[in-house]
Amino acid sequence: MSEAASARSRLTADRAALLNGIGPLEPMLRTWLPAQRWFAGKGRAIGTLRAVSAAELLPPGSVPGLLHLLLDVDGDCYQLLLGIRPSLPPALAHTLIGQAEEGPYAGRAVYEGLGDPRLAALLLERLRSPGALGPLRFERDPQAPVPAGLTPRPLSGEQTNSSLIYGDSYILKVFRRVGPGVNPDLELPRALAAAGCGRVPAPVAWYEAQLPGSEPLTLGVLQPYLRGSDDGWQLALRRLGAGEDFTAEAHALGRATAEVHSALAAALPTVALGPEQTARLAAGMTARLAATAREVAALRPYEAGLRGAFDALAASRGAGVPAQRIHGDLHLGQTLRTLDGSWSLIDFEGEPARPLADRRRPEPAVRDIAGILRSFDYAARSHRPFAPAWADACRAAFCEGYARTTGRDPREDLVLLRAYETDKAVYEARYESRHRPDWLHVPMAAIRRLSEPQRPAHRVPPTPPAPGSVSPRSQPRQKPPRRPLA
Ligand SMILES: Nc1ncnc2c1ncn2[C@@H]1O[C@H](COP(=O)(O)OP(=O)(O)O)[C@@H](O)[C@H]1O
Ligand SMILES: O=P(O)(O)O[C@H]1O[C@H](CO)[C@@H](O[C@H]2O[C@H](CO)[C@@H](O)[C@H](O)[C@H]2O)[C@H](O)[C@H]1O
Repeated sequence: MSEAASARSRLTADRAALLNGIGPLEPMLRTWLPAQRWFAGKGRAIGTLRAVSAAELLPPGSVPGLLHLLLDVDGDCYQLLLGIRPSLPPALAHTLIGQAEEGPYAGRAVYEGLGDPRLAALLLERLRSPGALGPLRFERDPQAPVPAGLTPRPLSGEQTNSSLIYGDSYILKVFRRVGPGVNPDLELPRALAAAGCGRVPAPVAWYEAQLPGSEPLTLGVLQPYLRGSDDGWQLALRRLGAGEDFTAEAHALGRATAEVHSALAAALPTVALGPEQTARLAAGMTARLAATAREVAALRPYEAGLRGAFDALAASRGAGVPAQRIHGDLHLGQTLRTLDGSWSLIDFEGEPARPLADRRRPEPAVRDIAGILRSFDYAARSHRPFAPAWADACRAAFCEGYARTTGRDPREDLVLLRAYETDKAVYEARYESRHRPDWLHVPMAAIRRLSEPQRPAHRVPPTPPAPGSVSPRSQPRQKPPRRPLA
């Protein structure tokens, strides 16, 4: 046997031993997982749980140890980074998952490794020196070297994934629910950076798992941390609270969003959706509405009215609706206003619950626009008293900003916009009923409004593009708007 072949078979044997060895950790993981914000299978007992990949990131016996796991939990694959120590210092007590009683880690404390600064620092070191480690591959942009020794801290707050900030200079997002294929949160920012679009922090390093017979799974992305930036959602709420206008920011955000869309359309494949595809899009929205109405009782009285928006889309027979790669889950919380006052967009993962293949499919850019317009409504409804005029002004300013860059006001694509706003409100009703029932009234208010028969509209004045603006590729004009923006 050649040296390489014997090293390979040793590695396979080690991996098999590791996979068997994690069996004794199963009971503690079954208890710990459902309590995590990022765990999608909340509310039901875990059935199958098995490790599909295990790798020790430090030599066996190191203190602390770091065990990288990919777990299949009822068909979903999760990434875990487990710290292993003989005992936990008080500062790490809150990270404890359990005490192993048997197997290779018997007698040791097993804990959330990302909460341990020593292990978080080690992860950065791995990203700084690219290469393979068992099933894991670490890569980086050679043009953007990352300095050594940056102090890590976990990002506080409940997120879909887990993020670490290093020296206030970089942020590492560790994806929790992972799947085969490149994650759009790596793919799109890299494509935008290569296209010279500065509206998105460019990935400087990333890591993935290469499992037998599968496309690589993106596991984590390191990108510059925009220190001192304001999250668009918090900023909007502060302005509202102080009774201040937000239209200048909304306008600038419209321009930034349009720039990102134009760059994505130029860098990645685009398609024109014909009547059949548009009807399929509408059918998907109708199906999502039906499924949500089964789950969320409050939605049921409005189901028939809401369906009108999707029927109108199916009937619009748009001759080639442009579709392209988009953000996919755009809302104010995914925007950052940096210290110099400009807007950046983050978190291109798309709606986390959707299958990866769906999230990577081109869609009309209006979907993102509808997401932001819904967000202005959310902000206005979080304020007491409800501030509808504030939301209307922001929505109009955002669309005007968008049109200044692309030459086309999204409100002209009324049927499409209404369908996407309705779809988003339906998505939000399900999201809120599952995660934040106290917020359900916010999408429900929109649902009531969107389910009403539409009133006659006034026309949106055409917006001249700003000098030097980016023309949208292949944007066929739809029929002139006849109805109001919902
Ligand atoms: N490049 C960045 N610079 C500054 N803050 C960031 C950056 N990326 C993310 N954040 C902060 O981290 C939070 C979570 O990031 P996000 O990508 O939305 O993660 P998740 O997928 O877990 O929701 C954001 O709301 C933002 O406050
Ligand atoms: O940021 P995530 O990818 O985790 O997005 C999910 O959670 C969001 C809430 O944190 C949710 O957004 C909804 O609430 C926001 C206010 O908290 C509001 O600005 C958004 O418009 C509204 O959709 C998002 O839908 C969900 O996918």
